[in-house]
Amino acid sequence: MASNQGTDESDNTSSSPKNVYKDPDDGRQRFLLELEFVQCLANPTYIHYLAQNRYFEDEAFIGYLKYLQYWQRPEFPHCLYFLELLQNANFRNAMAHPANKVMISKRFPAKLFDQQYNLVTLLTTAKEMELAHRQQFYLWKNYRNNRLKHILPRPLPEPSALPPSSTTALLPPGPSSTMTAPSPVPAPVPSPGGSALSPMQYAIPSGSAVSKNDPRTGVVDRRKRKETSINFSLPCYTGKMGDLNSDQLFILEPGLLCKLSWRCHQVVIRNVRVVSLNSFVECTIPKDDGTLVSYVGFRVQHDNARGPMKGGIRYHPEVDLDEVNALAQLMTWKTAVADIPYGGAKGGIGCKPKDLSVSELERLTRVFTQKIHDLIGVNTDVPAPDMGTNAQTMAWILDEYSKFHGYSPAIVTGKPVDLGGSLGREAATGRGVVFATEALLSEYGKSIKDMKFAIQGFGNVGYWASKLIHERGGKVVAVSDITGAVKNPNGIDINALFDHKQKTGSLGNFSGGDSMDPNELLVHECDVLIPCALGGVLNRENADHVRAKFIIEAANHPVDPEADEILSKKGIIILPDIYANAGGVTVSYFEWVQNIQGFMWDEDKVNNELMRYMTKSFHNIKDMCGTHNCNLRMGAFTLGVNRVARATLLRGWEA
Ligand SMILES: NC(=O)C1=CN([C@@H]2O[C@H](COP(=O)(O)OP(=O)(O)OC[C@H]3O[C@@H](n4cnc5c(N)ncnc54)[C@H](OP(=O)(O)O)[C@@H]3O)[C@@H](O)[C@H]2O)C=CC1
Ligand SMILES: O=C(O)CCC(=O)C(=O)O
Repeated sequence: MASNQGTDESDNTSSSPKNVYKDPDDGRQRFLLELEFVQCLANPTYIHYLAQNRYFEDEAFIGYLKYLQYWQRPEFPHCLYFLELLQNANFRNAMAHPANKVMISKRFPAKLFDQQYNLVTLLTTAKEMELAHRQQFYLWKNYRNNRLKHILPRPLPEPSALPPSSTTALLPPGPSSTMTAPSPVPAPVPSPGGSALSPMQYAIPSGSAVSKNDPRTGVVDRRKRKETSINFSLPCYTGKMGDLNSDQLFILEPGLLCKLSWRCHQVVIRNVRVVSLNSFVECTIPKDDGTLVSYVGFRVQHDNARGPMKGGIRYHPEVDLDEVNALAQLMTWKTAVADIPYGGAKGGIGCKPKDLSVSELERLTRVFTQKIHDLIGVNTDVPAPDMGTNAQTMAWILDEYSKFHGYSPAIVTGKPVDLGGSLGREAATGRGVVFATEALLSEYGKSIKDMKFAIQGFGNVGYWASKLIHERGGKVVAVSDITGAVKNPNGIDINALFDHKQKTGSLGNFSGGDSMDPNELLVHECDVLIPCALGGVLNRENADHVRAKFIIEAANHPVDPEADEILSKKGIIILPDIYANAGGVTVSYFEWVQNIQGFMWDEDKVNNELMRYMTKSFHNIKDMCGTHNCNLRMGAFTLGVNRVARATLLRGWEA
């Protein structure tokens, strides 16, 4: 570590005088690193991360924390309360308890921890919570920018940029640079106890118990990999649905950022106007039997450069902040690809809707709406349905929101037609999938009626996609949902299957086909595979066995990057989610427009406009692919990212 500073890596113990860091610019770099790290310590989630990754078991690190206390004189804002608490072993132990993650985030600021660190009994004022959330948000944003900095295309110099510091790797991931130092740079104050370590001495001692599999080393390795191979990143799933997070990255090569100046490129990479990440709320409701139960709900607002933020609300047990954040980002690119005047957002509640009664679902939705009603708005953030939610859910949100703000039909889309919903919205995502499929197949001189389809998921998207394909003469040879799967090589009668599911609640024992293992559906013999359920269903475990020639990503993130590579090598054409399932949000836009106009379109108009938008987007993506000689996913991302970048630049990005 710090080898370019003359330190000897083989003798890199925390107390060795050889490790004393010699700063080439009179402490400026050191000051910046310390400043950023200290600021990161204001983020409870980051502290929890440190605890979970066993930094607090490392004496050298504790010494480093002690040393950093010089930042507390003279007294700094509340962000340093944690630093004070971190001097206490009880607090560090409390942080290492996984259950405290959510709690500490919500009970922040830390000064309210009592002597026993009894987290449950803490109370915070609304003002403090607000301050804390803002602080967390800015730090998160900075942290995120820094992470992205590590994957920037290099070299793309800004005149004022600092040279990359090799010492950054000494610190845990997160606090690296982009903040500017005040001038003149104050010299670090010696450690209070005299025995604490200088920051540049902090390192994992050679021969320490940290194993190769330790997350600390893992993080460093991952970063290295990013530095060498990634230029711009986008989220995607790996593995099961819950794995979706913003660390799972698709790659967009810089050459695909067409006609972007360096400045514009920066704007995009700094990823843009993350509006609000901290919106997770606890929703406590009485169950029908009178017991109280709490759920965590989220609303992440990602970007509003192109207009109000837009995105669905998902009810699913695996919903968490990371997943919602990644889905919100996807919405930003999706609305841009569709060329509708929106940004991106997403929400969700970690719950199992099938285990809740209708009245429990209503109570939960109303409590969630009460908690986020100030965050959403007709011109700021407009929710819609996603997995596990439907028009009824939107009706409850509309009703609850209207109690606070007056009757506001445009606050949600995908609502019942009787409450101002658009004709055609319920079928829109599935219909859009079909229009997208038609556009793709026609490029290959084929049409739906020539093709055999396997469809995973028989909910809103899966049902409408399979029904419309069936109506167009396509053979739906396999369908699955959570209850099972059915196959018929001659084509399944989708209307009959729907009636059967309505009556029995499952796909099992359907007389119009044979039951099959639902896992087999993804590798079933067919021409076109349409995943319409979970993310991450196509991964390195099964990608090689896929037999379809085309995959239409009706679900969000059904294909993870490893699978993407394997499938592409097999010559399978993938139509990416940010285009393929954009029909839903496109008709949501029509619904919002109708609400604002106070005028209702007929269904033909909705469907014709949807077809026009989907066809136009397809040609825009194809043009992008032609210009940049890339596949459809990269073409779609390039299109979306460039549109967001242009809007961001035009609006003027905060400096
Ligand atoms: N609704 C919309 O407008 C949009 C949705 N999407 C995306 O489309 C996907 C589906 O959403 P939507 O149709 O609204 O959700 P729904 O909740 O209406 O339907 C989900 C379907 O997936 C099935 N399912 C769940 N788990 C599995 C599993 N392990 N194997 C097979 N099937 C499973 C469910 O089965 P069961 O019926 O038995 O519960 C259900 O049929 C999601 O990825 C969503 O983000 C994207 C754009 C818009
Ligand atoms: O209709 C909308 O506004 C959002 C739909 C959505 O969540 C999605 O496209 O993933």
